[in-house]
Parts: sequence; C-alpha cells; structure tokens
Amino acid sequence: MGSISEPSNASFPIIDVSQISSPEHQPQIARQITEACSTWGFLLLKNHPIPTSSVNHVFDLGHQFFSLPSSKKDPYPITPRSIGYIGPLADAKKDDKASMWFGGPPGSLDQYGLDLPPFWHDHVEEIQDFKHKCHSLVLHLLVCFALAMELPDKDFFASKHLEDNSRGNALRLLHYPSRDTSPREGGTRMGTHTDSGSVTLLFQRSAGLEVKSPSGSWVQTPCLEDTILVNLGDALAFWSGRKLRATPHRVTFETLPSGKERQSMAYFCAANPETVLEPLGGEEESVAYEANGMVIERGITVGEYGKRIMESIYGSKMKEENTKKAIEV
Ligand SMILES: O=C(O)CCC(=O)C(=O)O
Ligand SMILES: [Fe+2]
Repeated sequence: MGSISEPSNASFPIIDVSQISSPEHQPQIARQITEACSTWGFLLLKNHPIPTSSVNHVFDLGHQFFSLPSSKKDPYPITPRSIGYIGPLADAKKDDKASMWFGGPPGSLDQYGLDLPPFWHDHVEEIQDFKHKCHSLVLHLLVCFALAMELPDKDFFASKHLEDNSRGNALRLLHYPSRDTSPREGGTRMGTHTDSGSVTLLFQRSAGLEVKSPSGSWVQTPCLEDTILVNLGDALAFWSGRKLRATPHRVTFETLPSGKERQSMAYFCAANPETVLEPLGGEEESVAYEANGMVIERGITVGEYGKRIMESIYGSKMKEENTKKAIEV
C-alpha cells in the first residue's frame, strides 16, 4: 500500500454554512457545496446548525454503549429494519469495528423497541431527535444541489427525500476498538466502498477516514472540531448525471492502528423507494455506472436498486431488506 498523505486542510473543501437558510447567501453556498461534491465528493461543513451539545450527547451515549460487555449487545443483532448491533470482526468482511444501527422512519424505534439493546430503551427520544436534526440539514444540502444545478424546482431533490420514507434514513454509530495485538494480518477497519444512497453526514471524534482524492491518491480527511463531513452516495451521483460524485473511502490499520480507538457516527439519507433514477442532463453515457460491483441502469427505482444490492450480497431470499445494511456492515 502506498503512503497516505496527512490531512490537508489547504486543499480539502471546508465550507461555512452559517447562512445556508438566508436567501441572499444561499446561491453562493450552493455553488461552493456543489463544486466540492463535483470534485472531491467530500467536504467539511463548519458553522452548521446541529448543536455541539446534541452531537456530544449522542457520542457519549455511544461510548457508554460500546463499553458494555458483549452479553448486553450481541443478543440484539441488526434486523431487516436496520435496527441493532453488529460487533467487531462479525460482519462478512470481518472488519475490526462495531456498529449500532438506528434505521427506519420517525417512530420506528418506539414501534420496534424490542430490536434495540435495552441500554437504548431510555434514549429513543434523543436518537430520534438527533436523526431529525440530521435530516433537516440534509434537506438544505439537497436544495443547494438543485439550485447550483439550475433545476427549475429548487426542491427537486429535497421533495423526494421524505423523513418518513420507510427504507432510507438510518443513523449508524461506529466504534473502532483498541487492542493490544492486531486481530488479523491484512484485515481492514472498514473496507473500501462508496455509500449507496444520496447524502451521508459523518461526525468524527478523531481522524482516521481515508478518501480517494480527485487525483486518485488516498488522503486522510481532516478532523476539525464542530465540523461535519459530508459525502454522497451512488444513487444521487447517478441521478445527477454524474455531476455529483460518490467517492470511495475506507478506514485502514495504517491510519488507525489496532492500538487506537475511534468513534464516528453516520447519518445516511436515501431517496424514497419509488424514486426513478433517470440521469439529469439527458446526455447518453457510454460508460456504465458501476458501484460496489453492480451496474446502475437508467429508470431503475431507488427501491429496486436497494433490493438488487441486497440480493447480490445475501441472495434472492432477502427481498424486503434495507439497502444500507447490505452495503455498509
Ligand atoms: O468510520 C467512518 O468514519 C466511516 C464510516 C463509513 O464510511 C460508513 O459507515 O459508510
Ligand atoms: Fe461510507
């Protein structure tokens, strides 16, 4: 593996979104965000509207939860509704990280509380509130894309990302444990992948994520206090006619050695399942859009795309499962 550059704040896009709701400043912010998403497919938001206290609270809850003995977590494996836990070295790729998933529309954590490890029973409201704050910010970003792409309706993307969409929106708390000895030669913390949906918000407590830079080299993303890392998924990249990019990223033992712990949290937002993915701009693309070993075809729905990803990973029995789980666990 080649060496990984240190985070470079000089070239990595960092965008101030304090005025994202102001009609006067929105067009300029929209241009900056869209430019970053067309080149890097990643950016850091600073002065964003999600209170630091909310972010820290969910991080602290996550830390308490991940510190519990396995007996309090393992009996609640992730379910088809994308609610539940998966421990280190337990997913198909044996990645050395743990995840706690909170999938589904508002209310589903109340409705399917039995899927949750008991630790979370007293914290459902806080998690749902945090998901709601994340969703509101994603909607702002989606308006920015439509404005900068000069679509006739600035809500073109946002109106197709309902918060109560049954499949799309999930919060994932991640914990990369520290160990005295490396668990496996050649293993990964999180394998190279692109996200599948539309927009991901990533909160980090320390550095460790690597992304493919526009020049093709792997670089570490900067990790600055009170910022949110944003990246895009394949469905939106395809739908935008490839104006927006879904960029490969990963976490390796090289940048996050086994002796080092790391916590992050990702909010994944995907379009409503009935949304038809027809590339905007209308140009005929001779090169197929390939992502995570699958081709996305024109006219496919977000729901069908999700189903195919599931089937490609789990086989044809998994018809009604959620997309996120399939790609990211
Ligand atoms: O741990 C991280 O920071 C990356 C998480 C990620 O890429 C994902 O969950 O899809
Ligand atoms: Fe990811």
